[in-house]
Amino acid sequence: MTPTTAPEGAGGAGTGAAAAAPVLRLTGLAWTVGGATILDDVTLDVREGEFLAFIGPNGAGKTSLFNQISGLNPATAGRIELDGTDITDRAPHARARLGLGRTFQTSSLWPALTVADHLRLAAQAATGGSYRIWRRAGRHTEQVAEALERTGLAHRAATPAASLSHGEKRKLELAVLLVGEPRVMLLDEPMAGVSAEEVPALTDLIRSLHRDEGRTVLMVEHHMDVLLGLADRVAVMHHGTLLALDTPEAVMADPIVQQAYLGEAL
Ligand SMILES: Nc1ncnc2c1ncn2[C@@H]1O[C@H](COP(=O)(O)OP(=O)(O)OP(=O)(O)O)[C@@H](O)[C@H]1O
Repeated sequence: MTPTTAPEGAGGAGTGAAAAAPVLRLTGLAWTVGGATILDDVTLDVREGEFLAFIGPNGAGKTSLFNQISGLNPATAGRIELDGTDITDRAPHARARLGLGRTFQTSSLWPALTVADHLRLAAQAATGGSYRIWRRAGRHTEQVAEALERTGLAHRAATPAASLSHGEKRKLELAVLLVGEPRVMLLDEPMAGVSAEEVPALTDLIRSLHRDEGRTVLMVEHHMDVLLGLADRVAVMHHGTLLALDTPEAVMADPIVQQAYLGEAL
């Protein structure tokens, strides 16, 4: 398998975007910390409108890669380009302004604040203000209403985050992200902690952000059954390297990938 080669027959928005220049390009990306190599020579192109999933055993480097792309950790070597612009040394907020948005594996919500409060503050931050300028946050009613509508959370607008179900919390994190209208969304295990009953609705929401709104999505997800029918391509991380990059079906059939997962269900 050749990591940067477009697969034949990749579905969804990725097919139409096959000839387009990459929206995100990683070249020789590496991260070494305390003498340990966490990421090693990761090279990868992401096409505009593509849905690219990341899988890999625990500790493979998936979150570390997202931290590099979003700027939380500096790269030890290599280059990150967004729309052809070198963003390797840009701060996280500068990358966010350029259209890179991310969610985290663990919840990033304030328990006592309501759903609508979160969205008002996100709207305030997205327009260049600070989370501290609380009084001005009342101005963003339209953005808040739109984010509530898109994520199906309108009926929960006045509910404190602490009272939401896990699935609703994940939806709120997506709503917060959407307020900033990111072109490229990095979703780190959005299904983590979500009950089996809530997974289909959350999957549908993520699918619509990709297919209906045309957003480029990079998503870490352990379960292949969630990714089938969602991802155009799957990147397999192993020991900080990119082991394979292909359609979900081809990745599942790849003996090298199966070997990496020996003992674990793909
Ligand atoms: N700040 C850090 N300092 C030192 N080691 C780190 C740091 N952050 C991550 N690591 C190590 O890097 C490796 C990769 O971790 P990472 O969280 O990126 O893996 P992952 O593929 O996302 O795992 P999981 O599926 O369990 O979330 C792990 O061995 C982890 O302990």
